[in-house]
Formats: sequence, C-alpha cells, structure tokens
Amino acid sequence: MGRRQYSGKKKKNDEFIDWTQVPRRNERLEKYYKLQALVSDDEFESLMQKLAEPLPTTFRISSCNQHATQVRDHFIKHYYPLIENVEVEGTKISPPVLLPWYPNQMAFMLDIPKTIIRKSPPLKLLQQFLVLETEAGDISRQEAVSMIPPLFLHVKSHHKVLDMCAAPGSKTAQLLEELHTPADGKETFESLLPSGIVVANDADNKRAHMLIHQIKRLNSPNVLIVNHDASFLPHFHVEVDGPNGKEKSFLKFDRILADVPCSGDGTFRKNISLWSDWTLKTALGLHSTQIKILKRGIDLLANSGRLVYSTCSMNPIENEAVVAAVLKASKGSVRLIDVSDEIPELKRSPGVKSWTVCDSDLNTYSSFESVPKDLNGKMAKSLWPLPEEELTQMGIERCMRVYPHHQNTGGFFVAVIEKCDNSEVSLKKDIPEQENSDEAGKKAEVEQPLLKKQKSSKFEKRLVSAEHRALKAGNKYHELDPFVYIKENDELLDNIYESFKMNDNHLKKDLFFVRNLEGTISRAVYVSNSLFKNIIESNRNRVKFVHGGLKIFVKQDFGSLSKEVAKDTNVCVFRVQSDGSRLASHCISRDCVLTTNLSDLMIFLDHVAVSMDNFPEDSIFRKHFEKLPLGNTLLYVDLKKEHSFIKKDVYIPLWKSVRMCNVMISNAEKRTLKLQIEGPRIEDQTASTEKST
Ligand SMILES: C[S@@+](CC[C@H](N)C(=O)[O-])C[C@H]1O[C@@H](n2cnc3c(N)ncnc32)[C@H](O)[C@@H]1O
Repeated sequence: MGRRQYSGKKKKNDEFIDWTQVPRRNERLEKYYKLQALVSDDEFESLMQKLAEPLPTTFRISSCNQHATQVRDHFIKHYYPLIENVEVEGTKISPPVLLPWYPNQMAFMLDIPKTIIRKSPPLKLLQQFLVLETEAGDISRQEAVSMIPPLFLHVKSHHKVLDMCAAPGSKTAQLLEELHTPADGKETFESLLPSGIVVANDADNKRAHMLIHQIKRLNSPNVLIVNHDASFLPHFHVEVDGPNGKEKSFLKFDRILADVPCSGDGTFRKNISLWSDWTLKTALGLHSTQIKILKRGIDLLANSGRLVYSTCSMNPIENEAVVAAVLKASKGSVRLIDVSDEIPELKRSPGVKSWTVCDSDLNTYSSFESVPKDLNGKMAKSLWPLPEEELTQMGIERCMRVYPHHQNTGGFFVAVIEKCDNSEVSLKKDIPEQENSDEAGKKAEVEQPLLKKQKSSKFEKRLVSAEHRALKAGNKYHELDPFVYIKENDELLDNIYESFKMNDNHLKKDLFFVRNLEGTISRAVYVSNSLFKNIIESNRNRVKFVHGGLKIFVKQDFGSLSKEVAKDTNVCVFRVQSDGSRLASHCISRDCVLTTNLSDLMIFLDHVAVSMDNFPEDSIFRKHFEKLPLGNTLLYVDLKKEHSFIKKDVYIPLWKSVRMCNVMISNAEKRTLKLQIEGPRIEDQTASTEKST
C-alpha cells in the first residue's frame, strides 16, 4: 500500500525505532502463507528469504521524451564506470543492471544500500543524477513490480484512461508518458497535446494532492486529477455529436487501472514496519472494497476496453477471490485475457485455484457455511474459492503472480480483463457490506445514488435525474478553484495570441482556461485538449476536480520593465511558463524564438540576470540583444549540435526588461540542464565532501 518506511531511525508512536534492527520474521505471516501452499516448500524458503532482504533501487526512463535513449545511453556510458570502481568498506558495489523484461531496455536496477550511497562521492553523483533527472521528468524512480500493470494496458495517444486508485502516482505517470509517446519517436504538436486523456482518482484528499507533484514534472495538458471513492466513482458525462445535434452521453474508458488498496504484504522489503504490524485482518477487511472497486471499473469500461486489476499483495483473498467474484457476477460480460505472450521475459506464476480461508486469528474454515455465527457478516462468501471447474472455465490461471524470489523484486498480482459487451455487472447479495477498514474509503465523498441510477433502463432519464441532483446540490466542491474556460474575444487572450503571432487554427482559443469563478485572466492561463474541456464542462458539481491541464502562460512581474514602459511599447505582460515551453514552441511564431548556442546558454545558466555586458563581443546573443523586443521571447538551443553530454533541443522562456534579461526557469531546472550538458563531475563531489567533513 502507500505506506513507506525507510531503513534508519524513524518515529513510530512517538518513539524512535531503528528499522535496521527490526527482526525480519513474522510467525503468523509464515503460518498463513504455509497454509496457502501457493508455492513448493523449497520455493517458500527462497520467497521468505528474499522478502527479508532490502529492496534494490529501480528506475525507468520516461518514454515520451525524444531524448529518452540519450538519457539511457548517457547513464550507461558515464555512470556505470563510476559505480563499477567503487569499493565501500572492502566490498565491491554491484554494477547496475537493465531489467530484462522492461520494453526497449529502459529500466534499471541498482542493488546498493542507501547507507552506502551516502558514504561514497561517486555514488553521491549517482544520487544527484537520480534526483535531478526525476525532477526533470526524464526518469521515474519506481519499484520494479509497480511498472508491470501499466505495461499490460498498452496505452495509445487517443485512449481515454482511468487510474482508479492513483496516489502517489508512479503508475499514473507511466500511463501518461505512454499517452504522449510519439509513434515514431519524434515529438510533434500532436504528441504533446494528444486527443486522449488520463483521469487519475484517489479517495484520499491529501493523497490526491500528492499526485499533483508526481505528474507536474511531465508537463502534460492531458491529465485530470479527481477525488472520489472509486467504488462509487460517478459516471462522467460528455457531450457528443448525435443525429439531432449535440447530445449527452456517458464517457466509457478504453483503459482502466484498478491498483486497489491492499494489505501490501508484497512490500515487506521496503515497508519494514509490516514485519511487526502484519495481521490478516487488513486483507479480510479490504476484500469487499476491492470487489466494489473492480466492479465499478468494469461499469466504466468501454466495449473491448482493457482493465488491469492489481495489488501489491500475495494473498489470494485480495486477488483471485476478488477477480473470481466479479467475473462470476459479470455473467460473461468480461473475460480474463491470456497475456502469456506479452512481456515474456517477466518471470511469473499462474493464478491459483485453491486457498485456505482463515479468520483474523488464523482459524481455518473449509466453507462459508462452517463459519460460526459470531463471525457471520464479517466473512463474505466470496472469500472461498469457487469450485475448481468454475475457476478453470474462467481461466483464473491467466492471472499473474510475481514473487520476490522470481527476479529480486517485491510481490505483486496482476489480472488483465477485457469487456466483451455493455451489460452491467450486478453483484450478488452474498457479498455482504463489510466494515471498510480502509480509512481513505471511509472519508471519501460517495456518489451512491448515482450507482443505483445505473440500474435504470432509460438512459436519458438517468442523465436528467443526475443533472437535477447536481443542480440542487449547488457548487459542492467550492473549496477547490473551479476550472473555467476563457470566453471568446477575451481581450487579454487576444493580446497573447497577437503578441506570439499564434494561429487559432493550430491551437484553438477555446481550449484555454483559468482557475477562478469569473473566467477572467489574472495570473495564469492553462491549456487542455477538447475532451478534457468536454469532461469539465459536462460534470460541474458532479465530479470533484482537483487539478489538471498545463500552465502555459503566466503574468510576468515587472522589474526594470515598468508598467508604464510596457504600456507605452505595447508589450504583452504574459510570458510562456517553462512547463508549457515545449508545447508553446509548436504554436508560437518563429519570430518569437531566438536561436542561440551553448556558450550563450551557459552564461544564462550561471547568472540570475544578465545584461549585454555579460556576453562576449562576438556572441550570438549580444548581436541580437538590441533588436530583441521587450518582454517574452523563447530561447532555443540545439544541444544536438553542441558539445553536450545529452543531445536534445532546449526551449527556455526569456524575459527582457529595459536593462536586463532573465531566463525564466527555476534554479533546480538550471542545475539539471547543467548536469545534462556537463555530465557528472567527480571533483565537485570530492570537493564538497571534503568541505563538509
Ligand atoms: C496501492 S495504492 C495505489 C498506488 C498507485 N497506483 C501508484 O502506483 O502510485 C492505493 C491507493 O488507493 C487509495 N484508496 C483507498 N481506498 C480507495 C477507494 N475506495 N477509492 C479510491 N482510492 C482509494 C489510497 O489512498 C491509495 O492511495
């Protein structure tokens, strides 16, 4: 689950616990899993042994950047040798390895304990690479098994994708990168603003906000974060073209990820506190929530759409039992897909057909009927395996179990489901409402009436009644800034378009929005695609939108370019925001782009603000400085033609005031760019370590 405990001293119940000293044994866990007989006795020993070892660091290269292979090759060429030669306290460090199953050799595993990284200057350089490149959106640090579920969704740029339980968002980022990955590797306007969307949901408000940071680094206009209990996630309305003009419809998703809350017993290697905290109660409590979330996912899935159900638990009652219960209730409207030919290098075991059901004290019960009265209602019938023939018919062995000893990872479960037709799943009454042990689920605002609404046969009637309720409810989500699209002929937007000589045919003016009720431009202007807009405008008061779109223009504070000068010279007071500079580069006129070279760029990166005197007589920038208009220009440098470690092209917003010029990027962005240009410099690290000691 979402909890994370690092090795070292951390506070628990107001006391400091040294997690390195926590015994990596839990007798109840061993007893429970021995009872399950999921693997042979020998394998069980290897599994438990691996579970007690620290988890290696893994990361993957973001597929959507056109310099993705550059980053990978750069890492191999310049960081492998650094690591290869490191010895800490007489022990040689294991070199990084590529994850053999991850497509296009784009993911790495580093088996280096964190305590060792801190002790060695070359390894600190590695850490610097990981931190800065993560912030830049070039790589994502993600547990290896967590990379698996999105791979089975095969997201394309036009897909409508839903991530039902998304926080903290490493899989959302992966899905979003897929949406933006150009088919031929070349970035285009369409790859930066594709027609699809990723809707990322989490029931926990704080965790939904955590998603913002995770996805912001990817600079995508195509992601929308919402905050609902996934079991009652409202149907999203959309306006579509019908025979008699515009009509309302329900949005169905082409791809859904249901990475549900679980007991997390596949994460012992990183959640050290689980060794003392694990009980079966969590899994028993989550079983019915998991069923409800999966059922809701299937309701929202398009015909022929794919849904991946996943958990970081090895427990059959959170896995096969959930999948089997929903498949049975679906009466053939969905099926488990055989994905044995997909990602063939990934070692995995098939889904199981038998398991032993226990109560939280690990008493075993052969059947639902044998449960004593006092436990009735606490233990759902769906916890028990269905008859073997039924499970065989469902193809339950098509589910995938990844165990820690398979390839030195955490434990994980994945089932890939396809919708065969549009019939809706009706849950059997024998799945009782259980106490939901998940705090997030409890806190979530639920849309239960909407779920009942699904069962009515008259589609139009259902929509009208939902709208009626929404109207009556007023602005339910007033605590969040609304998303309001800028009206036609807005003077400030017209001014931005004129100033950057933008063409309405290319990027439509009606795709820009602001985050205030009045819909007027004050500080920031965001952009989205038309599907995003359709969802926002068709679901006001129905869906709790938290964040989304891409900030592309911002109002510039004045320095030496005073308001008066701006007014006299008719300077547009808005500039491109660095997050949106790549998309802007495809939309604004080339007249507003200044092409320069690496030596000029380095001067900008080394200064907070520059004047003409900072540049040598013969520099490109100095030649253009006088002619450069006041206000915003986009600086362009093609690092592919320069002496730079990473070869990519760079667009940076530049603001010219009366005397000075500034590049409008953060210090962290400057540091990352310098690292990409100059590569790792061991002497810097040695110097800084010496200074600190
Ligand atoms: C296993 S974690 C998801 C991890 C995430 N997919 C990732 O890869 O980063 C489960 C998430 O589900 C959320 N959650 C718990 N109950 C939920 C519910 N009923 N509806 C939606 N989200 C829920 C939790 O807040 C938690 O963030």
